[in-house]
Amino acid sequence: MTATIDQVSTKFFDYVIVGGGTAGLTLAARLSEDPDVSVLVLEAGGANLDEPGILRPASWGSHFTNTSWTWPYKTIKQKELGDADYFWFRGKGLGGSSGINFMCWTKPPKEEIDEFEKLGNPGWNWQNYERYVAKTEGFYSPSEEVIKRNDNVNMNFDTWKIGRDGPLKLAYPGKIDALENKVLQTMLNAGLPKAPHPLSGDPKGVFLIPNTYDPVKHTRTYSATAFYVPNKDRPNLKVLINAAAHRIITQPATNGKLSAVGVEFEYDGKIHTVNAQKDVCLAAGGLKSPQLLELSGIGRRDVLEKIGVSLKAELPGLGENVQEHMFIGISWELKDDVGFETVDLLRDATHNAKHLDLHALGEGLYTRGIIGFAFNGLNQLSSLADTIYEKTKAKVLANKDKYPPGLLEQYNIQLDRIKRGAPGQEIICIPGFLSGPNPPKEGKSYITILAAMNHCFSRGSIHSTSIDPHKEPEFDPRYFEQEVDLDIFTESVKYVRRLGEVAPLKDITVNEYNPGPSVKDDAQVRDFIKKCMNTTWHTSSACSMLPKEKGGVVDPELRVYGTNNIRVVDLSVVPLQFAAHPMATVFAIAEQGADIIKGKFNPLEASLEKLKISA
Ligand SMILES: Cc1cc2nc3c(=O)[nH]c(=O)nc-3n(C[C@H](O)[C@H](O)[C@H](O)COP(=O)(O)OP(=O)(O)OC[C@H]3O[C@@H](n4cnc5c(N)ncnc54)[C@H](O)[C@@H]3O)c2cc1C
Repeated sequence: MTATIDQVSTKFFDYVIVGGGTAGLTLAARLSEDPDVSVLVLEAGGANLDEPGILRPASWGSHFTNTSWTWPYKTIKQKELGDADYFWFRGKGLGGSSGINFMCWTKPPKEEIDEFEKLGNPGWNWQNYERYVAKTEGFYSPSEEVIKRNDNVNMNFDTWKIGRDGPLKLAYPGKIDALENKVLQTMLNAGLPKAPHPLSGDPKGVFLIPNTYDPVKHTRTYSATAFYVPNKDRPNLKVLINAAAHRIITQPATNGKLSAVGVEFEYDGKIHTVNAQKDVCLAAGGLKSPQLLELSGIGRRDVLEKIGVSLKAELPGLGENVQEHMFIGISWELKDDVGFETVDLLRDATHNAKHLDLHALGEGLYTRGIIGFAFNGLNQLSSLADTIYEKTKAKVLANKDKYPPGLLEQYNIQLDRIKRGAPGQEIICIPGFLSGPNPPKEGKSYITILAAMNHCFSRGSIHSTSIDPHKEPEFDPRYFEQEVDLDIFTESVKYVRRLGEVAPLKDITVNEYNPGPSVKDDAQVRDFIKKCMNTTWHTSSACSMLPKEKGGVVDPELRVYGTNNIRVVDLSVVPLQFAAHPMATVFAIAEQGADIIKGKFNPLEASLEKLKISA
């Protein structure tokens, strides 16, 4: 099924894709649609196909302890967080992070994708995004009964503009209990609006999202089921698993740029090479693509000098501008007679065994999903929105000459997002326990509401610390380096806690369990956040698509500056984080990237400016 080393080592392919994850397999499938083009994917992990633990929904976080499915990357100690460090788990093996993620399908607000274009990337706008993400989407409407039971939010799918013919099955999970709707109704009763167009450009407000979920088999869908399995027998597509790329092999070209001619990789303890006749495309994810470039001699002079790699193309922005999403859970203990179940039951071995059996029948708690959401402007959650805006604006102005190139422009956009009430603050309903500092009590059930931060001002970095490819780079998000992130997070947490006093949530809960009544004033909330917040595993932007002079690493054709044929096609190219979970956007980037590489999409021709002129 997958390739053998003899089919790959020293052989020639048109395209060599590094990383068989979310973007990598999508790109490989699209490029190999042309039978005259040969495509190789090198994936460091295994195939992991047909693994019940991967395919079973509602297994959130259970993958983290399995190092065949998960890379246990870790950040360096975080100064603002009492020197705590954080696991940045990522998916390993075919499907990458889409194989271990929490399966939530969300898309950014229209304006935030158009901001990619405003930052200097012609063709990367909402109009094209919507077209490309729809190529991936294979949405199934839920039953009339589900629609009726949840008609307090927008379930009129005719208005959703979501693709139905793509290979990635999207659906509402099999089991939707009354809990989600009670949380949605609580948010509506608290005054949040219904989201008008949840997955078509205007997600501000309350809605139910679909998951990457097969509604017939009740299993996870991901890039491996959508893009690898249906195409695995194409003669022009080879996928080599357990093959970790070490570096791109380059040669200086006559135009003064670098040309990639192949990739050096490790397989079964030995070093091999493979030749690329057209492009080398990095799709190793937001955390590893920057390291591969550095080990290939591309990046910051100071970083490369320190690790002893000779500089071939200087890119001061590589590994910089790193952006994160964060979340924290507020949990309430549920009354014993609420009449619905939560995944807390699965902590009990007997119940867990019963629900594993039920899953085989397409029933039970393992067919549950994370689906209740609200995306909100700061001004909807806090009376301090204007104060925070003014304080941040003054700080940005005062420091404007100290920022690295391009950052001021991003901050101005972020300030405008606060002012216009862009939905950077997210509320997520979890049907069970997911919070700290207190562990769950035996035999009790909980509802957790997450407060999540999507528009953080802090910027981190990812850099290699060794020429040895086995040594992980230094991951430094610099959490809360910009105080505004903590200010906004605090207001979000306070808002979510207040939801506990609103019906129907207040009618079904015993008490707020985490952080609990001992956390009263703002200082204590800030302390709670610093102790209990977590990454949302969405780290982006280490290879930002921006003009080079503004810290850019790739151009609008996803080509690394200073090279003729090295591209990056994964989450690391996002120039500015947005209000959504990133998986849908990664698929959209891969779809658009594939058409750019095939020569079917010209960013300049498809820019909004151009579209406006021809309209
Ligand atoms: C725990 C978790 C939960 C998440 N939940 C959600 C969610 O519910 N909704 C959502 O929208 N997003 C979610 N995300 C984020 C989303 O899944 C990712 O942003 C997206 O899948 C990233 O895609 P990618 O192609 O950039 O990288 P990946 O999918 O991570 O692919 C990178 C691939 O490259 C391989 N690789 C790495 N180094 C090498 C090398 N040297 N040689 C060869 N191969 C290599 C890796 O093994 C991996 O297969 C979650 C992420 C995680 C980790």
